[in-house]
Amino acid sequence: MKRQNDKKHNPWLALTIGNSRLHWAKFSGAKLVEAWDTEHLGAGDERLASGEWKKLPLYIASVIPSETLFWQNFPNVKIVNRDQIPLKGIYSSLGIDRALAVLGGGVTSGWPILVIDGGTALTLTGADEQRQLIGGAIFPGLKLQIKSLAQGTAALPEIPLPDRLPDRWALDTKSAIQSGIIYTVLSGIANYMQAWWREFPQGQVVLTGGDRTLLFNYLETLFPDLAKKTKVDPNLIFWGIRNLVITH
Ligand SMILES: Nc1ncnc2c1ncn2[C@@H]1O[C@H](COP(=O)(O)OP(=O)(O)O)[C@@H](O)[C@H]1O
Ligand SMILES: CC(C)(COP(=O)(O)O)[C@@H](O)C(=O)NCCC(=O)O
Ligand SMILES: [K+]
Repeated sequence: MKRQNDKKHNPWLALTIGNSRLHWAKFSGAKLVEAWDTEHLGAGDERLASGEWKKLPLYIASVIPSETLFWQNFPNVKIVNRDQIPLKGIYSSLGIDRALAVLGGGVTSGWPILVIDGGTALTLTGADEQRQLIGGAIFPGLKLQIKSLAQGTAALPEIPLPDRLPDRWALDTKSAIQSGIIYTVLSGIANYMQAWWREFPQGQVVLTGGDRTLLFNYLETLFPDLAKKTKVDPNLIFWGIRNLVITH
């Protein structure tokens, strides 16, 4: 991939296409100026569709091939691929978002690094000090779990999640769904974290993705000792892209 020179403070854009929405960032050289999210479909981001932004280099990392095709038509687009990621042991179907988030977490927080991405899917992805992929796990994200219960049953409504940890023992349907999803997800995440720190006592753990704040709030209440060692960073994928784009 053609790198640009950091010192020039050249403006450029990054777009990561997730399964729920689009995530955008505007950089000036190595500096992230602004990050925002937009919905799928339509013309995408209005700022890009008109004016001088259209001419900026736009680096795209997508987990949805059909959406990549749409954005490819923009004038100065560069698609980020798995084979550009400086990590060892990447498997051929690994999500580009996971690879970039681990790279971005490692270069900003240090290695070994475990990234927990609370996105459409909830993913865990680890890499060691040699930047070798350790592996990870994929399961349905918080919203997807709620949706799947509502879609697959007659009586269960699609409910919102509370900002803070709810009671474990619920006495109404809404609270029962909240409890079931939150307590099982958090126990699962805690179990992976404990296994991670047994293997890599000096390892980093960073939470990212749209549900990062909710997950961290729940974690703080349920597993405060684990929360103390856990960072939260919404921009891991952008740090990964920056690492590919900027010459140091
Ligand atoms: N405006 C929003 N639209 C969609 N999801 C949102 C929004 N705000 C918060 N979320 C939460 O973010 C999660 C999706 O995370 P995100 O990182 O945006 O997904 P992806 O990268 O897979 O598109 C959902 O589980 C949902 O609970
Ligand atoms: C697991 C994912 C669906 C997560 O996507 P997201 O929740 O960020 O939209 C995506 O990283 C993906 O399609 N991965 C391919 C399979 C893998 O990583 O093994
Ligand atoms: K994601």
